[in-house]
Amino acid sequence: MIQKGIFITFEGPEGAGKTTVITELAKRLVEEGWNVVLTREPGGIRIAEKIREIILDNNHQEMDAKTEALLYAAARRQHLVEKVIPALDDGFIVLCDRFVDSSLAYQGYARGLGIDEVLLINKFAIANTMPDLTVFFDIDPEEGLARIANNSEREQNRLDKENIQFHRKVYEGYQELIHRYPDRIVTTDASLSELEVTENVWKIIYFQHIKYSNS
Ligand SMILES: Nc1ncnc2c1ncn2[C@@H]1O[C@H](COP(=O)(O)OP(=O)(O)OP(=O)(O)O)[C@@H](O)[C@H]1O
Ligand SMILES: Cc1cn([C@H]2C[C@H](O)[C@@H](COP(=O)(O)O)O2)c(=O)[nH]c1=O
Repeated sequence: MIQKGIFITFEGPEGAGKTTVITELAKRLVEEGWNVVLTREPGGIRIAEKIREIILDNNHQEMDAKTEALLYAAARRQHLVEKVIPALDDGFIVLCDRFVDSSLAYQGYARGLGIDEVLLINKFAIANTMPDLTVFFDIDPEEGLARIANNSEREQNRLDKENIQFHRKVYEGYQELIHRYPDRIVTTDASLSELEVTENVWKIIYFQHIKYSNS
C-alpha cells in the first residue's frame, strides 16, 4: 500500500525544546483541520512505554550499549506497526518526538557502536519506513541540559545523566547525520525563544511541506 500520510520527526540534544514546540504545532494543525497523531520514542504505545522505563531507569547502570540499541529498536518496531504505520495509511500527519536518528546519534555515534551498524539493526525494525522530513533542534548540549536542570518537574533519567562528553558526542553524531541526509534533515535554531522556534518550525513543516502535499 502507498503511504498516504506525512511522517515528520523531531530530533536534538536533551532539553532542546522539541516537546514544547511539537505540542503547539499539533494544536495548530488540528485547528487547520488536519488529522494529526502526536507521539514519541521510545514510547507512544503500551509495550514501547514499558521498554522506555527499562532503558531510562537510573538503576540500570549496567546496561550494555548493544542491549540499549536493541531495546530502542524493539520499542521502535512495536510503535511503528501498532501506531505510526496505521496512522500514515489512514492519511494522518504523524509528528514523532525522536526516531531512528536518535539511535544513530546516541547509540551509533556517542556510544561508539557505529552509525552503520546501528542503522543495520534498525533496518530490520523499520523496513522502509523513514520520515518524510526531520527537524533538528540545534542547541548547545550544555544549554539544553541547563534547561532540564532548571525544570523542577522533569526527573533526570539515565541518559540525561551521562557526562557532558557523551552529550557533546551526541551533538557531533547529529552533525554527521545532517551531512549524510541533507535532503531529509532541516535544522532550526533552538536557542531562540519558544515563540520564535515555534514560528520557525511551523514555517518549515507547514509552508514547505504540509500545505502543498496531497494528504
Ligand atoms: N525556546 C526555549 N527557551 C527556553 N526554554 C525552553 C525553550 N523551549 C523549551 N524550553 C524549556 O526547556 C525544557 C525542555 O524543553 P522540552 O521538554 O520541550 O525539550 P525536549 O527537546 O523535549 O527535551 P528532551 O528530549 O530531553 O525530553 C522545559 O523546561 C521547557 O519549558
Ligand atoms: C529514540 C531514542 C532515544 N534515545 C534517548 C534520547 C533521550 O536521552 C532519551 C529519551 O528521552 P526524551 O526525554 O523522551 O527525549 O532516550 C536514544 O538514546 N536512542 C533512541 O533511539
